[in-house]
Amino acid sequence: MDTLAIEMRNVHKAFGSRKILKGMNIKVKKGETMVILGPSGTGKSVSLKHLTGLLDPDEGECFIFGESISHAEPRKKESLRSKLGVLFQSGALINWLTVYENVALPLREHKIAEGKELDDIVMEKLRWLDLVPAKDTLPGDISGGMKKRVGLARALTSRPEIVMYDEPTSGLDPVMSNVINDLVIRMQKELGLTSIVVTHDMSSAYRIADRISFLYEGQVLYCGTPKEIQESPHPVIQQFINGRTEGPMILDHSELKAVKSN
Ligand SMILES: Nc1ncnc2c1ncn2[C@@H]1O[C@H](COP(=O)(O)OP(=O)(O)OP(=O)(O)O)[C@@H](O)[C@H]1O
Repeated sequence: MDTLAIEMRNVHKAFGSRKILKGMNIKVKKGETMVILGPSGTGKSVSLKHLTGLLDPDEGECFIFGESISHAEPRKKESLRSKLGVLFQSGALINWLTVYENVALPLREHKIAEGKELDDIVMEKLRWLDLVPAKDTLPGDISGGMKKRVGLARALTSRPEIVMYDEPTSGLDPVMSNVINDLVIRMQKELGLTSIVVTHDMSSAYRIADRISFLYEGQVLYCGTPKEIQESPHPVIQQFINGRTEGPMILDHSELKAVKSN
């Protein structure tokens, strides 16, 4: 049987009276790239926060390599988180630190390495992501694509077994998006990493995913290979992947408000 790297089992979550996750089930095999796709406000980022233990479910559980991170005590959460690298949408870089220092930050913060060992790890990641020439630059002086690569270098410093990406190609042009997509593929092939990627970007999803979980209204509506998703006759999936404005899909209220106020 395949080893499961990540599992969300019947996860429910409400904020006040608003139910966001309504029985989320996802299984990601070790070494697999799973893309979570779905309309705005459907709970994709909230799902990632459950998987990193930042949020605990009202019901159900999330597992990292078979161990529950939900409601775990802080030390247990910390130890499970050490298996995870997270790439936030913004890159979450610190503006007054150089690229080198941003990448070194987790190693310094968690006292994982110092001196030459720290330098070796940071330089290895910078080389891997083609960032050596930018190592002394501040984040404000580099492009969006480079910022994402710095975020990725930083996520890799702790040698995670799983990498979670929140919208890794948002705000990038198609060429830069493919640089990031190809890095995700390279990390899977060369480092054997398991990836979970939240995205709206259909071409990215098709390029990198082994399987796609289509999230809708707090549940996985369909899970399958890119080809299976494209061939799914489900009207909501067809509307989404073809970007049609007309159809059965319920839009996020905040999107509706934005349309009405325009
Ligand atoms: N801490 C919170 N408190 C209250 N509501 C929240 C909280 N976090 C998320 N939500 C709400 O949960 C819903 C789902 O949010 P989430 O960020 O997961 O959506 P998403 O699917 O990632 O959307 P998008 O694609 O637009 O990023 C949203 O309506 C959001 O406002």
